[in-house]
Amino acid sequence: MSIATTAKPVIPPWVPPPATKEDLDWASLKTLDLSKLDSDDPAEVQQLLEDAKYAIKQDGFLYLTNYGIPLEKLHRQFSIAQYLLDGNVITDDEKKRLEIQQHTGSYAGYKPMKGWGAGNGSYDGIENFTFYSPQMEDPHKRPAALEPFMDEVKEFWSYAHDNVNRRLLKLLSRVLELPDDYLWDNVQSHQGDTCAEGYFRFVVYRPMAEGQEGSSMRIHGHHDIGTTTLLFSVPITALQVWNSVENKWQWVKYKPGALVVNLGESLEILTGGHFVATKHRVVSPPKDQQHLPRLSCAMFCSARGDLKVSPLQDSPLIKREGLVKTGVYGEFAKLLDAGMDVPDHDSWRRARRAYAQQGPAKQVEISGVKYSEEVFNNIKVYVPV
Ligand SMILES: O=C(O)CCC(=O)C(=O)O
Ligand SMILES: [Fe+2]
Repeated sequence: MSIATTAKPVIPPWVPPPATKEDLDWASLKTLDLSKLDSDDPAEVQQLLEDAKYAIKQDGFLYLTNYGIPLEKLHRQFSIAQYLLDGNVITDDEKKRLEIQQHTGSYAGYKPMKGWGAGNGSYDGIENFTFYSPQMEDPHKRPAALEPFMDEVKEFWSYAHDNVNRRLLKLLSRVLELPDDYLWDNVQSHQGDTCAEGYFRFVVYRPMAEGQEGSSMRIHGHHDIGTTTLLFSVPITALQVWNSVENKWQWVKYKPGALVVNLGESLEILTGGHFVATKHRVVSPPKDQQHLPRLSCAMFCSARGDLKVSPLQDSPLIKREGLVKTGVYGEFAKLLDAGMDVPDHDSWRRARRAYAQQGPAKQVEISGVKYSEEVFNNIKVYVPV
């Protein structure tokens, strides 16, 4: 019996563009070596835990290294992403048929380079393809050109979700003084293909038109909505993180092979404000990189959709130190304290996603800092602009 095989086309490797030479105001993010979680030396494990606590309390942003994916495998995903987005392989029919329908509260599918609405926004130079479970399960829901590479795509992102993210959640469970698999078992959505209720994305930010580069905003300041986001560090500098001590945006530096991790709103609310949802945004790169496309691969992990958006009751840390009623959790706490019902994660994130990135929101000034104010399900979300 012969077995049909699909020959893999040879595709160009991804060659990381040179890092910026500009001397920028860099964020000082902690680097956590995830392999130390399994160290035989208790002092090493303890230090990792202390570093994690510090990073989370600070701004909810950190670099993760030695998480178990070799650089060649990572660069191979960038090469597949580059083939998909720069290889002119998505047909016009697929671009139409697979276009994202953001109003449904999902980013699944193909996003053209204009707006996040149904293709009717203005040019933003951001093109992406986003995979949820249905895109992994059904070949008709993804561009045909990807078929020969789907074995690698699936292996890579399943590992990132079920292994890397699971170990990261183990570390975060320990910070909450809970059993190792607490967040994985009780919070993380992991029933379903690859990212379960979460998603991963191949994206390219193309240069803006001449005269528009400057500090132009590519993605407004925001929090991610889920549990953790794993961004693979990229050479084109454009990501900025909010420094809440000095009240300013700072650049995130390229660290080859590292994962840039940010914590989402779900974890902020579930931990009663102990973990902080990272405030971040994407702007145009510094001058020496403005002419280059920025390729990025990222995974957005989600909480279980049926879970109520309210604090976990079991954490000894939360019991001992109490709730921290600021930020997004503070807004939820007002509802909870008034005895009102709070949404489950699925309705919360659908409401959030349906309007995300639709343009500048209302602005308010609090203690000298300008924030955008957006309201979802009666809950106000503030992020510095
Ligand atoms: O491109 C990046 O570095 C971050 C993108 C981002 O924040 C997002 O898509 O939520
Ligand atoms: Fe984000």
